[in-house]
Amino acid sequence: MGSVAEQEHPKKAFGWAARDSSGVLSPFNFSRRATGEKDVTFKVLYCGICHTDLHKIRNEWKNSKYPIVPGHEIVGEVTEVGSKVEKFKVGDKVGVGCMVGSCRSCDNCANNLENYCPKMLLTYGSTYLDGTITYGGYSDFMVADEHFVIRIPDNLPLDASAPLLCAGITVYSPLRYYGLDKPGMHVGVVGLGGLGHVAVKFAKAMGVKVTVISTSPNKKNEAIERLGADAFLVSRNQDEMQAAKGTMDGIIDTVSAPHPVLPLIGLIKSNGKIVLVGAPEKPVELPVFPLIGGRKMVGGSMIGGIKETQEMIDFAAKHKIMADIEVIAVDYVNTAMERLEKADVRYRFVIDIAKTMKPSTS
Ligand SMILES: NC(=O)c1ccc[n+]([C@@H]2O[C@H](COP(=O)([O-])OP(=O)(O)OC[C@H]3O[C@@H](n4cnc5c(N)ncnc54)[C@H](O)[C@@H]3O)[C@@H](O)[C@H]2O)c1
Ligand SMILES: [Zn+2]
Ligand SMILES: [Zn+2]
Repeated sequence: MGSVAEQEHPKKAFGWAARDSSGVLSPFNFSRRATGEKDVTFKVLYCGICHTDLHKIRNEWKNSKYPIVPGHEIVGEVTEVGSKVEKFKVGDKVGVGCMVGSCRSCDNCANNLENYCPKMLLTYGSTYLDGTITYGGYSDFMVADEHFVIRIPDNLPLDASAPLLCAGITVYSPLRYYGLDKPGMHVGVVGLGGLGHVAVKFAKAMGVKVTVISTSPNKKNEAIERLGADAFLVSRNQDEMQAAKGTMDGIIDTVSAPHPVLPLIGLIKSNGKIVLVGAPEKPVELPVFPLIGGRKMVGGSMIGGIKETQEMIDFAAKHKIMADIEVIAVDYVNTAMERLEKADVRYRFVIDIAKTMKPSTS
């Protein structure tokens, strides 16, 4: 007898799952639904590894339900479409990011902000409309409602564009929404990881001056020469931080672990904005006086709606923005997670699913 996960749907699927908060991933047999009338089924070719996957498999946010098949930076090729699918056909290059469902009728959904729908369904670890648990892209194929499927433009390489589906939209959306996208503005990017390095590229493409703020002085040359940042601040260097005081219109903070926000407040001008997108497990300490003196704002942002995600990827195609990646085989994934924890990746791991994920015969 197979498990419930293997038997609840008609199509046999295979992936890698974490079974408990050790976060160790191992082969996992499960099943996926047949292609519904509005569904797109696609063979997964590549899947990025987001730091959220690491938070989730280790239950750092205390809300994980196991088994977890992570992965929400998924690209592949369409193999089947439902009878009422309008946007896609077999052979199309597509992607799925962090969401596979929402209510489609609330104010947020009506305003193309499915990401803020109270009934938003995550690509993995959510209870789908049919009552089964969603499984992510560390797996051989995906089935998703076409509304949540993104078209990948022809001129973007599939492996290096996969991370745009989460990392890309997570930084693109706040740059736009908070008005930090105007040519000539000065924006700081804190944390030069998966999100941070694409934030530099998007902001530069918008015509913004970008300063990277990092704890690692050894990333300076790469940030400037390879990623195109204009300046680099070592956050522990008081002289550098002092010299940059009050110079930035906004800051995108992508840091994944608890860290002080106070020094960042000093870097922004009056009316400046700090946008938190990194999601440490502990609350941040927010001193009030530095904020009120200068009418400064601290906000948040979570991925982006589907319309904006398509807009982001089309913008990326136009400006040739993609992630800097290290492509790995799926059986390297546990080592990759250990390296990601130590920020030892330039700048995103992407799993070559199609070439390296072999279904288990057991
Ligand atoms: N808001 C959203 O919608 C959204 C979407 C995706 C990811 N995230 C979150 O964003 C965070 C970053 O994700 P990522 O995939 O870019 O991770 P990453 O590991 O690739 O990058 C994180 C960066 O933070 C730096 N960092 C870690 N601890 C630090 C500390 N104490 N002080 C300063 N810098 C530190 C690391 O050196 C690294 O450069 C994660 O918490 C992730 O869950 C949020
Ligand atoms: Zn993510
Ligand atoms: Zn809704």
